Amino acid sequence: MTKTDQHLTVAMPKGRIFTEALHLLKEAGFAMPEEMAENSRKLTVEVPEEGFTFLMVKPVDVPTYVEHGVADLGVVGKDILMEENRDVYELLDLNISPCRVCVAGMPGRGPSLNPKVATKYPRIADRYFREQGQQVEVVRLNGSVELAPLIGLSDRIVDIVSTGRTLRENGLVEMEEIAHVTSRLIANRASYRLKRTRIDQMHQQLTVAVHGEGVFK
Ligand SMILES: Nc1ncnc2c1ncn2[C@@H]1O[C@H](COP(=O)(O)OP(=O)(O)OP(=O)(O)O)[C@@H](O)[C@H]1O
Ligand SMILES: O=P(O)(O)OC[C@H]1O[C@H](OP(=O)(O)OP(=O)(O)O)[C@H](O)[C@@H]1O
Repeated sequence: MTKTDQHLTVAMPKGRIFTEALHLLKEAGFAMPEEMAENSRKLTVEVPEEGFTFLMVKPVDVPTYVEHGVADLGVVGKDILMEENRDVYELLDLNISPCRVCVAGMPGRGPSLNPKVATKYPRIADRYFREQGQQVEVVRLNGSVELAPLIGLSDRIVDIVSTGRTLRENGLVEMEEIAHVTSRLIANRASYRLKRTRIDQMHQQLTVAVHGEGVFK
């Protein structure tokens, strides 16, 4: 396939979703090139025979590329969609990289006078505690969030829990689940109108890969 008006640019998240997303694309019947590997340093990969360009980006930036239209499609965790609140279409739950956004803290510790919550997800945390009618100060961190309650930076955290190992190894417990998270296929709004046929076709192939052959029968 040459670069036509139905060529698709896809923002792929580097990091832990990447391998599962790549596997799913292969399952959906797309021939992915060797150079598209987790340890590659290449940031764009052309797959002309399939009519794709892939962009390798930070997971948190996927909705930005898609909203601005430099990518037609993207693969991203629901946690990031909830946090970033971008103007994009969410087309499909890919059912990969499952985890949950939770409130966690030290066991048996009561509420303090001015409770602080440390998180990589300040908007999710802010919204959640407002809905619960609780006033908290949100402290934004970029990683190692579980450290915060151990050293008195915060009372609680809002963070991703998957196996629970990070909480366990740091003596923390899960207190509330805010959201169940999986990765999603998202689309730019204009691309979805202009490249509808191609996007619908890809959507259908991925749906079969996610849910099995019988889905359209
Ligand atoms: N422990 C986990 N297990 C499963 N999925 C996870 C886990 N942590 C995060 N995720 C999912 O994978 C997505 C990408 O996480 P990843 O750690 O690869 O990127 P990141 O948080 O931007 O990390 P970094 O800043 O190290 O690049 C998250 O948005 C979430 O949907
Ligand atoms: O329940 P678990 O299986 O232990 O997974 C949860 C951990 O994984 C993520 O951290 P990540 O590895 O991305 O590190 P960072 O956020 O500290 O950079 C998340 O922020 C938790 O810390």
